[in-house]
Amino acid sequence: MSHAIAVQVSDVTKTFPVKKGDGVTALDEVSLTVKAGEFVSLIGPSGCGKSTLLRLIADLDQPTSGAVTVFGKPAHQARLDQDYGIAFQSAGLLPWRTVEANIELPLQLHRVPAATRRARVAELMALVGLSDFAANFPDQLSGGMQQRVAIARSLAESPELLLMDEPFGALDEMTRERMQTELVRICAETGAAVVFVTHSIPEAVFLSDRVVVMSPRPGRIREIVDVALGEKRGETLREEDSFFEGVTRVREALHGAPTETRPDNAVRGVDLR
Ligand SMILES: Nc1ncnc2c1ncn2[C@@H]1O[C@H](COP(=O)(O)OP(=O)(O)OP(=O)(O)O)[C@@H](O)[C@H]1O
Repeated sequence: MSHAIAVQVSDVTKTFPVKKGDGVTALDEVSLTVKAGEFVSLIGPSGCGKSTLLRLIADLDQPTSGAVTVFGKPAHQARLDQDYGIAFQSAGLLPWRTVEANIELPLQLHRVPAATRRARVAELMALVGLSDFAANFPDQLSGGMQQRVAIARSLAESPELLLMDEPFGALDEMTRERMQTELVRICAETGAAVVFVTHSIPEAVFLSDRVVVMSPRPGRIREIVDVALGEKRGETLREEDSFFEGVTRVREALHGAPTETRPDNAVRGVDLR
C-alpha cells in the first residue's frame, strides 16, 4: 500500500437538507491532497465543516458531489479494507475490557492469531507508555491515559493513515502537550499520515506539516499554511521563535487580515488555546 498520496479530496460539496430552504452547505467545492506520511490539521470556526470533511474521508458520510480517495481507492473501499485508524474526541473504549483487551479488539475482529496479537499489543502498550497498566480497566485510568489507549488501538493494524477529530480536546493543558509530543514521536516511528481536526492554533502548529484554515457558510478552505517545523518538533519547540511565527501565520489566516505591526515578542501574548 505504498501509495504516494494518502488522501485526495476533489471538488467536494456536501449539503445537508433542512426543512425549509436549500439546505446547509457544510462544504463547498473543497479540494485537498494529503501526501503519505504528511501531518495535516484542519482548523476554523465552529461550523466550517472540519468534522464533515473528516467524516467524508472516513466514509462515515458521502459527498453530495465530488470524490474522495484514500491511497488511490474510493473512500468506501478504503473503509472496507481498514486502511486507516480513527480516534475521535471521546476515547470510545469498552469499559468492561482491560487496556490490553481494548487495544487487542481490532486484531481480534480480524482474526489475527493469538500469539501475533499478544506481541503486537505489548509493542503498542510500550509505544504509548502504558505497559504497566495492561490489566487495568478504562475507569481506573486518567483521561490522558484513556486517550493513549484509544490511540494505541487506532494504531493496532499499523495504518498508514490516522483520522483524528479533536482527540485531545478534553484533556488538561499539560497532558495535552505531552500527548502532542507523543503523537509526533509515534508518527515519526510509524510514518503514518494524519488528518487532525483541532480548535487550537498552537496544537495545529506544533503537530502539522500543513495547517488547513477553513471558513464557514459555506465551508471552504481559506488558506493552507505551510508550517513544517519538522525535525524541530520536540519539547522545546513551543519556546522557539519559529513556533510563534507559525502561530501568527495561522492566526492571520484565520482572521483574514494581517495583525497590526508590533514588537516581535508581543506575539507571545496571543491566546495560546
Ligand atoms: N448531520 C447533519 N445534518 C445537518 N446539518 C449538519 C450535519 N452535520 C453537520 N451539519 C452542518 O454542517 C456545518 C458544518 O458542520 P461540522 O460539524 O462539519 O463543522 P465543524 O467545523 O466540525 O464545527 P465544530 O468546530 O463546531 O465541531 C454546520 O453548519 C452544521 O450545522
